[in-house]
Amino acid sequence: MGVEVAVEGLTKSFGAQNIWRDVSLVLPRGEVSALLGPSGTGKSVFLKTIIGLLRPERGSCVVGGVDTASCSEHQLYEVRKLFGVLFQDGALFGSMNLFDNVAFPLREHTRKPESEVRRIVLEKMELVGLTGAESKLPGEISGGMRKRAGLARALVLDPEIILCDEPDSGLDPVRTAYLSQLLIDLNAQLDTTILIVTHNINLARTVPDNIGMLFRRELVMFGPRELMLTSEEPVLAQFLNGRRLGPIGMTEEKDQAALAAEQAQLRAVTDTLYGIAPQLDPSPGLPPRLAVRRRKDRVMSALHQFPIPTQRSVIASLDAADRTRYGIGAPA
Ligand SMILES: Nc1ncnc2c1ncn2[C@@H]1O[C@H](COP(=O)(O)OP(=O)(O)OP(=O)(O)O)[C@@H](O)[C@H]1O
Repeated sequence: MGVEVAVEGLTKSFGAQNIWRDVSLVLPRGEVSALLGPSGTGKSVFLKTIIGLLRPERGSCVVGGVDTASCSEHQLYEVRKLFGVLFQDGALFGSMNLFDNVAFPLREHTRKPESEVRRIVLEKMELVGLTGAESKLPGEISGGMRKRAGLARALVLDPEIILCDEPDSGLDPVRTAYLSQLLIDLNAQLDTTILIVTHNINLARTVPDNIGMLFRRELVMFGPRELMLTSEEPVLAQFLNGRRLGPIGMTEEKDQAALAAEQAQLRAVTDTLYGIAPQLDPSPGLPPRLAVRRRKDRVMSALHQFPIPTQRSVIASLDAADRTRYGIGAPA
């Protein structure tokens, strides 16, 4: 059963450089969330702040009753055991084979006998589809396999929360699709809270239950996928649709004149991606994701607060059983 992460008013700077300010969001337990944002907006800094590797100037991040923004080093050591982290490059030790890489946290943090270490490592490697590759060195395998090995290592201490920093970086579209499916399958099997940092539009549209967006030192929005995928918020709409038109520029921020000219053009653009894309289901044979029902109940109880087009899209996406459950009549 995953654990909730409650972030409130978080602000982080390095010297005079403010990275982001006043970030508040809740990663609901057992749900998959994604944090999007252009390069350099501080997504990796955000992950590191959640686990207390970096300390913010203001705000709190409560995980299992502990505030990782202000707790003691000892408390931090304990609360970090709740986390499994997949770093951007997999962060594997080049001189160790995959078995030893995956076993590393178990040998470092537990006193399990080697037979138990072996059992757990083989189980996690099977979970990520790496059975048979135990003796390979990181330099001998593909980028996709390295990511999966990093994921297996993130799983060995049975984390309640998995943080994935750009799990798709350097992967081709097919491997990214496999990885997206793997994250959904892991969530179905483990009911773990997952936060994914990504630039990948496809992954963002089909994997997470909740989506957040960092831009210009602020969290633009964070909410359930139905709300975010139908949002007219310009930054979010530009990013999720991969458009050049919008506030996000090639370098940093566009000037106002360029922005106004593009907004005029934008009205003429037909947006084929707009709307609630179907979310990935677990692979056949796996249990359903427990988070789906919990989240749908939450979305339906907050439905009246959403913009009308979002409400319509949500209702249109309900099946007959959902309509009965939430007391909504058959479609006209
Ligand atoms: N330890 C540090 N000391 C000083 N500045 C840092 C440190 N870590 C990150 N930064 C700065 O914080 C900013 C945000 O970096 P971060 O890596 O979090 O961005 P990002 O959104 O993850 O980018 P990308 O998508 O390209 O990986 C950058 O300007 C970076 O130089």
